Formats: sequence, structure tokens, C-alpha cells
Amino acid sequence: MMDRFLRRFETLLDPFEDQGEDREDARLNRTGHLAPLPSEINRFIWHFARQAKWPLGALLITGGLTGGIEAALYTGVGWLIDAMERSSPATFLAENFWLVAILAFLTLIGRALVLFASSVLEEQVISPSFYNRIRWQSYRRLMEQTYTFFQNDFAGRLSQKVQQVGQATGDFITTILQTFWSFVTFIILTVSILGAIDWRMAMVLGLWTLGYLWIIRNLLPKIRENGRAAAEARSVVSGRVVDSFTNILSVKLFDSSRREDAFVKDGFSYLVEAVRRMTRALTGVRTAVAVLNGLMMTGVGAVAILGWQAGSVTTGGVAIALGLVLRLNQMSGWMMFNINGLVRNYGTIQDAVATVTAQPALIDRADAQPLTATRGGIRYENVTFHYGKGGGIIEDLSLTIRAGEKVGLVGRSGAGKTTLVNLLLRLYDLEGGRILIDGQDIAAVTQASLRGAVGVVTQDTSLLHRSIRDNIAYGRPGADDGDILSAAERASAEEFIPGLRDPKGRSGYDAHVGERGIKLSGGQRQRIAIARVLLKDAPILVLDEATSALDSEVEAAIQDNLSAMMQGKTVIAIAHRLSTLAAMDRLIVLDEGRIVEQGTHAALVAGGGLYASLWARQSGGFLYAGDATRTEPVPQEADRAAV
Ligand SMILES: Nc1ncnc2c1ncn2[C@@H]1O[C@H](COP(=O)(O)OP(=O)(O)OP(=O)(O)O)[C@@H](O)[C@H]1O
Repeated sequence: MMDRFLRRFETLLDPFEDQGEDREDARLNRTGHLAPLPSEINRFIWHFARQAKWPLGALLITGGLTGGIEAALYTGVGWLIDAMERSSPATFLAENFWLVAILAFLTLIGRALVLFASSVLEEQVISPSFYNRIRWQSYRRLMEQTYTFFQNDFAGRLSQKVQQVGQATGDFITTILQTFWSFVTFIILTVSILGAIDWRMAMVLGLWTLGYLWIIRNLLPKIRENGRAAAEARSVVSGRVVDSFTNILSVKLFDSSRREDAFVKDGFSYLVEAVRRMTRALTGVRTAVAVLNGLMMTGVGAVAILGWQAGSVTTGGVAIALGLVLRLNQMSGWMMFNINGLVRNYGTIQDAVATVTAQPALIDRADAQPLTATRGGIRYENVTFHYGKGGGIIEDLSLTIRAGEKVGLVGRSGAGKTTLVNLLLRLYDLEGGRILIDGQDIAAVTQASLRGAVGVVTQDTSLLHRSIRDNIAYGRPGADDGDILSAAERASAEEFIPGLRDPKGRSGYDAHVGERGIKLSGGQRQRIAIARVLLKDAPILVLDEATSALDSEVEAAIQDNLSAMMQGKTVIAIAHRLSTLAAMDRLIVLDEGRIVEQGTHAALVAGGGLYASLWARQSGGFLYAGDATRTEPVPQEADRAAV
């Protein structure tokens, strides 16, 4: 019953609403990018606060009422004492009926109602939905970041930022509206009530308030700065821990858990130092507040007793004054703790904002159109790209691949083959020149349509930790089971899928594959990746070492299907095992980012250039004969590794 009642409040805020989609600039931008989050911290906090105006406004009211009721109860106690002094036990109730009734109502019902309302607001309406809405919107902005952005950071650090920013922003806003505001209300009422009893008490409280503000102003910035450093240190630690866990195989193989300990410990030491600096400042703040409160209570107490002696303050007045200042003492210590939390949260938000509001470096142009790739002709025009390093990698490269042509990219390791296809997919923006697909500049079309037009199978396909079915359907969302099955069959994956079983007892197409597909063999992963791309059926195919993990038997088995898959498509294939490329229409030989040779396999072998030498070594024939690029013999194993 209570559950059902509370559940109603839980649906008032939708955690998955994203204002970025509703914003005018996002709507105008037909390409579907989300409006960025404000990068200035106060605007960032306001951006979220205004998404929950009503619940937060209500929290402000309950916060004020909480402070008001506290002050009223202490004042009521004083009035009761005065009333008792005036009346006899027999007439007390009759003479003070309304006072007793109002106090009883406040204690029994008013207080409980306000507490209930503020709990419902905080726990049901705001806490789960609002906090997670902040995380959700931040996560989605991060997902719009470029491939480079993720290559440059730790996954663990980023996920920690998403967690932290939701918690810190939510806590910051609710603490201000509830705790801080109820405290301020309490102080204002206390000053007014004590001022009405004796103006000197208000003076003491006024001085106390100034002292309190002075402490906040002088000591808290230190905590804030160190709070920010501590938040960053926490993210770094989690980045390092996740990095060690993710690469656990390397850690085991190199027996390096002790070395990893040192790497992680280094992060922890940084964290411990940041927390220590912060807690040192904290002890300073707590001591200062304790001294200040002692002065305030003694001051108000002295004024109250002197007033009572002089007859200007009643016994009840003394009780009110002492009660209120004792409560204020208690509240102010607790408030300092909260202000400290506020400041720390502010630091945490500041730290996370830099990450979650960073503008993606590679976004669709405002006038980007969807790519219409019907034929799949590709043209690299004077392409230059150095990963921003000022030189090397790809230099002024021009290449035309006719629609339907199948080319093989060949070259030594590091020659730039993968880079070239990544540029086609616009995972990076060019530093010079342009790339056209069917006559359209890929920089002027939407990224979604561009990537939709290219099917990619890579050397090391990492699968998502979901079912086999979901992993294959990743190629075409909404594909039905029949299509998924047929794609798996054509990729020769059908032979191992039925035998799969995961620790939770799911089997076959429902079996989950482990993080990054770790529970499958390399060849099995590659077959799932091929099935995925078969299902995608895009006009351009990129096969980057697509069959490198398959044994010759499986490779032969799916070769026909691969050939069928290539029918009518433009294909760029990369392989170190040159025999897999021999049947391509044309081979492009890259060296140090430039095209050094091109032609059919037969023509290149006959040409006796770089390709011929690579081929000669692989086919196990005469090792150095015809190697025009080498003057000195090189050991065979080293050579193999270099190819
Ligand atoms: N994200 C990156 N940032 C900076 N440099 C990079 C990055 N990725 C690759 N490189 C550099 O670009 C060069 C070309 O790499 P690329 O992966 O394109 O070579 P490749 O010919 O595909 O090699 P392989 O055959 O070994 O896969 C290499 O020198 C590499 O160090």
C-alpha cells in the first residue's frame, strides 16, 4: 500500500529525458547531435537544476519549514515555561489551551508531515531520477566523443567521471535547497526571536554570523581545491585499476602483478596525499567553529542571565535563548560538515565538467546531408594525415578505387594501411586533401550515413558482452532471427554457436560472450564479425586482416561466402598473408604512407619491386633474390615479423 503510494512519486521525473534533444539548436541541427552541456560550472549546475524546477522548488519550501518548525518548538518551550509560572496546575490547561494545542499539533503532525514531504521529495522524486538523469546526459555526451578521445583516456577514469558528476551535482543542489536553506531560515528566525527578547542577544548572534562567514570564506576554498584534486585522484586510481583488470592476461603472462601494484599504488598515494591535505584543512575549520560557538553560547547565556536578573527577560525567555543557541551550536557543526560536502562536491563537479562537457572534435557539419552511396566508388585526393604530429604517416596520397573494384592494400607493418581505411570511415579528420565516396566529400555527409555505407571486419574484433544474437544483429538493428541465422551460416559460425554455453546457463544464440568477446577464440570472434557485416550488407567492404585468425580449413570454407559477399561491392582488403589477396583486381603497395607500386599480383611479382620481395619471402622461395629494396641479407624470422 505504502509502496504503491510512493511509487507514484517515482515517475514524476524521467531519468532518461534529455533536454539536449529538445533544444532549438539541436533540432535545427538535423544531424542529430545533442546540444552540448554548459562548460561553465555554475551554468552546468543550473542547466540541471532547471530540469527539475518543481520538485526542487518544493524542496526549498520543506527546507524552510523544517528550520521554521525547529525554531517554533524551542520558542514554544519558553512560552510554556512562562505560562506555567503564571498559572496554577489546576488552571494551566484551561488558560493556555491554544498554546498547548498548537505545540502538540506541531510536534505530532506538523513536524512529521514536513519530514515526510521532504523525504518523499528527496528519496522518491529526486534522488534516483534526477541523479541518474545527470549521469545519463553526461554519458551520452561522452559517447559523442571521437575515437581519438577514447584512445587518449582510460575507460575506468571516464566511467568514474560519469558516476561522480551525477552524485556531486545532485548532492550539491539538494544540500543547498534543503539543509543549507533550513539552516539559514533557522538563523534568521533565531536572530529575530532573540532580538525581540533582548537586542544584545541579536548583536551576539550577528557577530557570530560574521565569524561563521569568515571561516567559510577563508578556510573552505582550501578544501574545495583539495576536494577537486581528490576527485581527480580517485578517477585516476579507478582508471589504473580498470586498466590492470582489463589487461589481466598480459599481467599474468608477464607475472607483473607486483609491478601493477606499484602503478596503482602510485595513484593511491596521490589520492591519499590529496585527501590528507583536505582533512588537515577540515580539522582547522572544525576547531574554529567550536571556538566560535563557545563564544556565542556564553555571550547569549550571559545576556540572558543578566536580563533575567534585571527583570527584562522572563524565565521562559532564558529557556528560549539557551535552547535556541544550543540547537544552533549543534546545527552549525553539522552545517559546517555539509558546507564542506558542498564545497567538495563543487570541486568534484568542476573536475568532471571539463571531461563531460568537452566539445567533440569531430562533428557533423550543420548542413551535413546523408551519404548516398549506391555504387561505392572511392577517391582519395591528395590526402595528408599525421595524427597531428606534424609529419609522417600519410603524405599527399591520391588513389581512385572504382565502384565494384576489389583492391588489396599491402605494405610493411606501420606503413599506414589501417590508417587509410580509418580515414575513409572518418574516425579522424584529414589534415590535407579530401576523400570522396560516389563523388561526395565524406567530411560533408553525416557520420552515421557514412559508417552505414561501409562494412568493416577487423583483425581484432572485440564483441560486446551481450548474446551472440545481439552481437550479430549489431550489423543491422531489428534483423529477424532468420536473417541472423543465415548470416551466421554463411560465416561458418553456425558450427560452433549451438555448442556455446555461458556461466548463467544461456546457450547457443543466447549465450553471452564475456567482456570484449573474451570467451570466444579469435577465429570464432572473427566469424561473428563476418556474420555481422554480411547482415549489414553495405556497398563498401573493408576487410582489415579479416581472416587472419581463421585456420586454413575454415578460411577455405567461408571463402566462397566471402567472395559472394564481395559481389557487386567495392572492397578494400588488408592482409599480411598475401596469398589471400592474390585474386584481387588490383594491389596497392604502401610504404611510409605513400603508394609505391600498384597492379595485379602477377604484374607486381613480375615487376620485381617491394611486393615481389614480400611475396618471395612468404612463398618460401628464394629469400633475397629479386629484393630490390634490400642490399643486405636480414635474418628470416626478423623479416617475417616485419611483414
Ligand atoms: N592513434 C594513433 N596515434 C598516433 N599514431 C598512430 C595511431 N595509430 C597508428 N599510429 C601510427 O601510424 C602509423 C601507421 O599505422 P597503421 O596502423 O596505419 O599501420 P598498418 O600499415 O596498418 O600496420 P599493421 O600492418 O601493423 O597493422 C604507425 O607508425 C603507427 O605508429
